[in-house]
Amino acid sequence: MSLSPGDDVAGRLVGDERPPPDVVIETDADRLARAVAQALVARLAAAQVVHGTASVVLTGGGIGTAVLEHVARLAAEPVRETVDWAAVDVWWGDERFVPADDDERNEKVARQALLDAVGADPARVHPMPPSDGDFAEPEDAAAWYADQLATATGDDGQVPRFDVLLLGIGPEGHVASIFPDSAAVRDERPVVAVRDCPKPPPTRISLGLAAINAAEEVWLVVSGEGKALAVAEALSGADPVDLPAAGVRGVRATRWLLDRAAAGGLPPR
Ligand SMILES: O=C(O)[C@H](O)[C@@H](O)[C@H](O)[C@H](O)COP(=O)(O)O
Repeated sequence: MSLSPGDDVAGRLVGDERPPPDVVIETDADRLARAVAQALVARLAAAQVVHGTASVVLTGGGIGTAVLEHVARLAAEPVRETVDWAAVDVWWGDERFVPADDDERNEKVARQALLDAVGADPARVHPMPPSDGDFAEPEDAAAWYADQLATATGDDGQVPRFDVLLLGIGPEGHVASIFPDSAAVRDERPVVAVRDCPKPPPTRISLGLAAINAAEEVWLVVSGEGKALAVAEALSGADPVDLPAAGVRGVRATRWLLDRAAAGGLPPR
């Protein structure tokens, strides 16, 4: 049997022929968030049919939170494609290293927007540590989270199956807490500590690009004209060191999910 790049052998793609990014454009931010929520529910439900469980990696930020709020609304509609949220593993792409009850915590925002409403299994919700928890230093917290990921993998991998990994991007092209020309963008470890982050709060924990790119599907959800240049540069082959969003590529899919304003720098379709 001859194999060619992109063939699926025992669940792993031969070579590193990953599908190119695809782009979906919605008219405005609210339609985008709703469309992403509907797609996310469908994708997680499908993963549960195949695997019995599903896994999602959440992001912080405005549009990422708006997606979660729409997912919660969908979950409240009785006749919908349902996700068994007690069988969904929830991870984070990044987190602010602040006290657990700080409003800046992505975990706190996600619990308020979605997780508390859908009955997620606490044993399957995996927050990154806060600054007032077991670890005084973000480097120790990052190492612990990497161990959590490795333990959940069940084989010799570094991260478990991520069915969908959600990302926002910044105007300069950051994803998670990985900023241009930073130590994090060059760090090959699965989880890194970030100090002096240009986006406050300054101290964070983040998946590294290697862990992000281990996801089955990576969805970059982007709204607003302030991101249009970063989107255009990322999709036209920028150097990931200069623009980390350009270095994002899921194993089976990379989806750029944009509103018209964020797509404003792309060539006409
Ligand atoms: O913790 C964070 O701040 C986020 O993970 C960050 O990566 C965010 O997704 C982008 O900065 C986009 O944020 P907005 O959608 O609010 O612009």
